[in-house]
Amino acid sequence: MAPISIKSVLISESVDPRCRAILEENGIRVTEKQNMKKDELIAEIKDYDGLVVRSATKVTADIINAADNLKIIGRAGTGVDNVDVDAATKKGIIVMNTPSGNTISAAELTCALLMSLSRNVPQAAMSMKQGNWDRKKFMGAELFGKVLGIVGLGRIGKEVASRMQSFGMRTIGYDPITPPEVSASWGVEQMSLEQLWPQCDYITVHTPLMPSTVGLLNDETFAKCKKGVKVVNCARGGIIDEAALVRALESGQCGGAGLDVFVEEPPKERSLINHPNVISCPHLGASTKEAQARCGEDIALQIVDMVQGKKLVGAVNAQVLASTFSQESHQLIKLGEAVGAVLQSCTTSKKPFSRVEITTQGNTTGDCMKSSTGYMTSSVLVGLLNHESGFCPNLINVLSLAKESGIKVNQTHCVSDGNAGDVCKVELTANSCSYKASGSVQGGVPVLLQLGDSVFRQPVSLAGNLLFFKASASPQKTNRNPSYSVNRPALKRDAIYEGAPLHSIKV
Ligand SMILES: NC(=O)C1=CN([C@@H]2O[C@H](COP(=O)(O)OP(=O)(O)OC[C@H]3O[C@@H](n4cnc5c(N)ncnc54)[C@H](O)[C@@H]3O)[C@@H](O)[C@H]2O)C=CC1
Ligand SMILES: O=C(O)C(=O)COP(=O)(O)O
Repeated sequence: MAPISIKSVLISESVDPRCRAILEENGIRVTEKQNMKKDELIAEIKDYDGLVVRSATKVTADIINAADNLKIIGRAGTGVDNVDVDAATKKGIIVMNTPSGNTISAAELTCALLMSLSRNVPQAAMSMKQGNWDRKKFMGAELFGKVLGIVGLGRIGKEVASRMQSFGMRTIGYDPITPPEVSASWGVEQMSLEQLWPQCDYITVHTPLMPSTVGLLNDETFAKCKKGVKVVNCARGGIIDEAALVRALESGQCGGAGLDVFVEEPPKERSLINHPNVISCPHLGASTKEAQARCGEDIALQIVDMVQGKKLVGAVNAQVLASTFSQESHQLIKLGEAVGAVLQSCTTSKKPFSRVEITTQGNTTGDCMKSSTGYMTSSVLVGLLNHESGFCPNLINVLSLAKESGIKVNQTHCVSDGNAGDVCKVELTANSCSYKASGSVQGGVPVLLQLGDSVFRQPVSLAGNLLFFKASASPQKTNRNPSYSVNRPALKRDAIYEGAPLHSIKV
């Protein structure tokens, strides 16, 4: 992949100063503007190649669509639910986070809330400030021997488990991805949610916010829990349904809640926060010097590494780019785009093609072509869709653009026979006609090996201006289908072909 050029970055929230310093040391102009209203951000964002946020900036589709130059949205933290990742992907913008920078801090706050819930520390502290000395009211219960249910056994869930085990808690959990034997190795027995709810004295949630996790704890699931269960949400507002939580607190089904996050932040609706059995924080999970230093530094270094073409870390919507940082991959991407452009120029139909098959072929000794199949597919599509009006395809958005246009994409890899070497073959269907081409990289240069039925004796270098001829074979070559000839406008065209130039392209 050609390095992505980022010359200017807007930081729209309070991010550790190391972030700015690192970006500036690497020649990136940085502007910091906090508390911008949506309209201000829409007006401002046009001028920047990059945007760095935490959780308060809602990077909605309107903002993304107004961001004509934006190439990256960097999240100095974990959750990207404040970014419309689909809209960013469609626009070809990378979304990147720093997934482990604040893990320990979020886990520690979760533990602090669990401990506070068991011993009423915040309520007792408040009572002391009011001049009271109430030892009876704040009778607590030990954590030792109690059951903690952890829903979401990723980075934070794991850290919470090990810390609470040291208090003598039994840790059980559920996660659809983390294998039970993995969580068992750090002391968490996995089970279904149906089995988990009735066993827990405490439940803590550590999942991302997504449709499948909205309202994980709701009226129905609270009813399945032990009476008086205490719950903690240090992940995202809405994973525990707020209205259901108020009802469970009122009925005593829930004995207390520790909340760091809310559906609306700051919350206008205060009934939950004001409930005597609720302790809450204003989204402080990542608010430690250490976590902020890590996240600020990580996001800046990740952006710089990407700009310098070294590596791509933390991208949540552009996995295809991760393996495009070698010289070899740059050439293969150029090849894919060029083969796509050549084929696109051969289709006469105004309507985009309906189906494309990309086959990478490599010899058995190296699996370079095999690992390139993903980005080769995307780069061929970029070449094919580049000239379609309304499309600005790149490796990030091209698969979703193709899908939206109803183009069926098939990618396969096969082992080449004999000395065929590394080849990329493309076949597309447009208006029921089939068009095919194949190419490879020879001596560092992308070349065309075949176009239609014409196999070139001399591979055609895919660089600069190419002139295409579609012509009947010369009289000496009998009964051949019309085939293609390619030549450079500056050169005398291939003598074996007759006919007017079909078109020219620049690759
Ligand atoms: N309060 C705060 O300031 C902070 C909050 N967070 C939030 O904490 C959450 C977790 O962060 P990490 O542990 O770093 O993420 P992670 O990606 O390491 O772990 C999330 C886990 O949730 C699991 N999961 C997904 N759907 C699930 C479902 N339906 N039921 C059970 N598990 C499910 C995933 O398989 C994954 O293992 C995120 O929402 C993040 O935004 C993170 C940092 C600070
Ligand atoms: O990283 C996360 O997911 C968090 O929730 C932390 O948010 P913040 O960076 O403190 O606004």
